[in-house]
Amino acid sequence: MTDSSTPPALVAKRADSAPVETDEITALVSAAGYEVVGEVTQTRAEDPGTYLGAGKVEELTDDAADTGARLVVVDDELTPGQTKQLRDALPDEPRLYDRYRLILEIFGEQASTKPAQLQVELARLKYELPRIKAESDPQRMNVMLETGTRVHDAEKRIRELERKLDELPSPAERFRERRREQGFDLVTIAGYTNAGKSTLLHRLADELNLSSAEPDHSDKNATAAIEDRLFKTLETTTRRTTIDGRPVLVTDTVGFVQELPHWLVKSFSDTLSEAAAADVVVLVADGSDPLSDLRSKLRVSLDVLSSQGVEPESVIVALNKIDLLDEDEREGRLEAVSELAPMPIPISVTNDTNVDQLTDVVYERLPTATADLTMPNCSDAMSVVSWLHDRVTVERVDYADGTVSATIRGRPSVVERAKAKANEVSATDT
Ligand SMILES: Nc1nc2c(ncn2[C@@H]2O[C@H](COP(=O)(O)OP(=O)(O)OP(=O)(O)O)[C@@H](O)[C@H]2O)c(=O)[nH]1
Ligand SMILES: [Mg+2]
Repeated sequence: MTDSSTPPALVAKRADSAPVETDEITALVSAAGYEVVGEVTQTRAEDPGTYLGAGKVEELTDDAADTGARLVVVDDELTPGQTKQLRDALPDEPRLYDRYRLILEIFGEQASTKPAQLQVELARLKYELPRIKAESDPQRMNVMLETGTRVHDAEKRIRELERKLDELPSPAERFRERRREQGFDLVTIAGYTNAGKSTLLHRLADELNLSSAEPDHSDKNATAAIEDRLFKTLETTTRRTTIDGRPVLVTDTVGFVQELPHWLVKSFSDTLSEAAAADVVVLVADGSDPLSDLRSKLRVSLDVLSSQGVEPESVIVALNKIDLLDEDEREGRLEAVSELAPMPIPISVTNDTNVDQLTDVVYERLPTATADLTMPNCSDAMSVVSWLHDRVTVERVDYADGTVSATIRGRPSVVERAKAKANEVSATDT
């Protein structure tokens, strides 16, 4: 993914014990558009001043000079005080980000709708405010004044953004509104970033049955884009699909990330509230993750969903990418996942393994009513029958003795409307 025009970056990470794992932070840095050209790791206690301590700061300074790094990323949350001290200790040239500033950068680059842009700006200002305050230096009056103005401006903009966001209708509301109007079933796809959520949405969406399954490169901002990079999807995308004749709206959501701090999750909770509005949530897990990651990610995902008011019964766990596992690994992972969520479904979206089984299970969990309808056989009855085919599962239609009879299964509100339509035909045909 990197080429010569990609700006170089350094990562710094400390851990309590070896090994110091830098794969995830490296993936995040490249998602932000940089190439990691060096790393500094340590396994000693956190330095209360510069977080890394003088020796490592010197190492970073040398590496930055050698590589021309434009960014230094510390894989942890730096306090406002640590940010200032480390900033002062490092040369001016590379910018300094901690883990969360980096995530905000990625979010900012990907946000393409107005609400997402406002949310990212707000999250960034809230992150920066205590750090701007920490920069104030009581010995230098002019800096104080300058800082005072920046604090004031940031606080003013925060209030402005909060007001603007309040005035926007929430996506969950729009979602429910659509459901009410059209009698759609609603399914939300949730899970960690890179689990394969957008890939699954593409596989399920009706439109793709008509055109080729090749990803569309013509529209750079196309949502639900699939790419092997983190946070590809930042806004929810909804597509229509049909399961056994029932029209279903499927929504793809922002991926979770490990150790996402609470305030950051909150700023994107709108996307999660779509999960709460859904009839079924398909929680996609990356089966190719190491077992311990798989467990911890699943645990966090289930917690986040439940904190959004999603009932455990409406969550279906899909263990994706099983094409990358051998028989034993597959069994082991299924067993581990079963301890956290009942009956996970092993799938491979790219190999089209068990995706139909997954949709069957989704169908079983949708709110369902059944009815037997009888109408006189006339042209109005025919249009009711075609209306039924667009909205419910039609289990049987019989034409006999001048009547049309049908057995249907579908969303309770839609089944009610169907009954009313059939009654209308019977009443007007005398
Ligand atoms: N081997 C394998 N790879 C898969 C499968 N499903 C998806 N992928 C790949 O996993 C990567 C991430 O897929 P996405 O669908 O973009 O993941 P996502 O969950 O939408 O990610 P975010 O939008 O970042 O939250 C892509 O490279 C996909 O091609 C699968 O069944 N098997
Ligand atoms: Mg996606």
